[in-house]
Formats: sequence, structure tokens, C-alpha cells
Amino acid sequence: MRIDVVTIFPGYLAPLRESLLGRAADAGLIEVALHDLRSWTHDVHQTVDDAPYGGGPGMVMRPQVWGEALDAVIASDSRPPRLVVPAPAGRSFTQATARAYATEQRLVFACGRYEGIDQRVVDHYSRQFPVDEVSIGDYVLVGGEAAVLVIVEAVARLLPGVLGNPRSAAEDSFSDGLLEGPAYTRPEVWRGQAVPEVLRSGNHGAIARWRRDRALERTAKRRPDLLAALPEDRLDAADQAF
Ligand SMILES: Oc1ccccc1-c1ccno1
Repeated sequence: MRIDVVTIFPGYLAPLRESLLGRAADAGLIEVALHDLRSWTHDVHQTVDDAPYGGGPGMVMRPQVWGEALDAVIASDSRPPRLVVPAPAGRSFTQATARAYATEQRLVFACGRYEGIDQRVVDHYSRQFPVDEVSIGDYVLVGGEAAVLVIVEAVARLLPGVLGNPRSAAEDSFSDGLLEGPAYTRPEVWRGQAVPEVLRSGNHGAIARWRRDRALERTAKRRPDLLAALPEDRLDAADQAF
């Protein structure tokens, strides 16, 4: 997978070259290219924003600069892109979105700052490629760069060969629509708290049931919306207690 990120703060995306993602890039599983939006400005101040039409606070990022940048970046590789624009008003980015993005040949991220990017940029490219405005949560950031770090990590870890143990991605939270339950490791007792007996029993059936119950319990308590959204056939008779 090829990932391009257009931003006025390329340094913010340096973590994409670290650890898991760094190893994935070194193994050729993902190819990450960072592009400084200001490279496509033509004035001495490298202006990327302007006052919003209709007035109001803040500044809006100019369509001309974004158009030249995205034209150049998209043309730099033959793989068809999905353009992803992190935005507080975007559709929620979920594990399902991450799974869908993991099947793409190429993701091009446009990092907006200030009050966002002139809407005509999204409208223009939507006529040529799939374009998603996505939100990583109900809060406001200063720019899209942090959201790109979150999205790229959630997607890259699903790519074959990126995680050491492929079962991790298959069994982590949300993979079965539920939150993961509690996890334990040695020592058996820590500050007077013992690891639940069942986990040390070696009874794999009982362990699987206990883990399912803890996941259902935690999901019912913390994210009842996820439980309500589960298709009927995903809950068996033993699950009905939740
Ligand atoms: O708050 C933002 C500002 C710019 C770009 C993205 C965001 C955002 C907030 C939540 N998800 O994305």
C-alpha cells in the first residue's frame, strides 16, 4: 500500500517511520510519502489560507494551493487513490473503516488546519476518485495530522505481515463487535490481587466462555450502542444474559 500525506507540518508525521510502521515500510508492506503543502505556494509568504467568505472566525485553506498539490501528488503514482480528509464534521472512522481502507492500493491524506479546506477541493476530487471526510472522534483538534497518525496505524496493522501475530488483529477489540475484556499476565498475585482462577485452569472451553462474558459485560457497561448494533445471530443463547 502506498500512503501519501499532504500537510504544512511534515515533521508531525515523522512517527509514521517509527516502530511497527517503520518496520512495515522497511519490509515494503507500506510506502509512505510526506509532502509539504507549502511547496505548491508561489508567494514569498507561502500563503495557504485566507479569510472565510461570509465572515466568521479563523481562516480557510485556499483551493488553488490544494488543487496544485493534490494534482501533483496523485499524478506521482499510478495506483488509483482514495482521498481521505480528516475533519471534525467527517463520518466516524471505525474499525470497519480501517478494514475497508486496508484493502485499498493507495490512500492520499489531505491534512487541513484552521477552519478547514475550501469545500470545492473535496467536491472537485469527488468527481474523479473516492473521497472520504472522516472524524476520529467527537472533539476538535488543531489539524488533521494527529488524525492521520491514528488512521494510518489502525489501517497498517491490518495489512498482512505487519503484525507479528496475525491473530492479534483478528481478535482485538471491535473485531467481533465487542470490546475486549480484561487481560492478565504474571505474577499470579500482584499487590494482593490474584489472576482470575479460570484463566489458570487450563480449561479452554471455560476460559473462552469467561472471556466472552467479560467482553459482553464490559461492552454492555461502556458501549451499549455496540451491543445494540450487534446482529442477532452474533449472540448465542449463553450471551442472552447481557
Ligand atoms: O478537529 C479536526 C481539525 C482538523 C482536522 C481533523 C479534525 C478532527 C477531529 C476529529 N477527527 O478529526
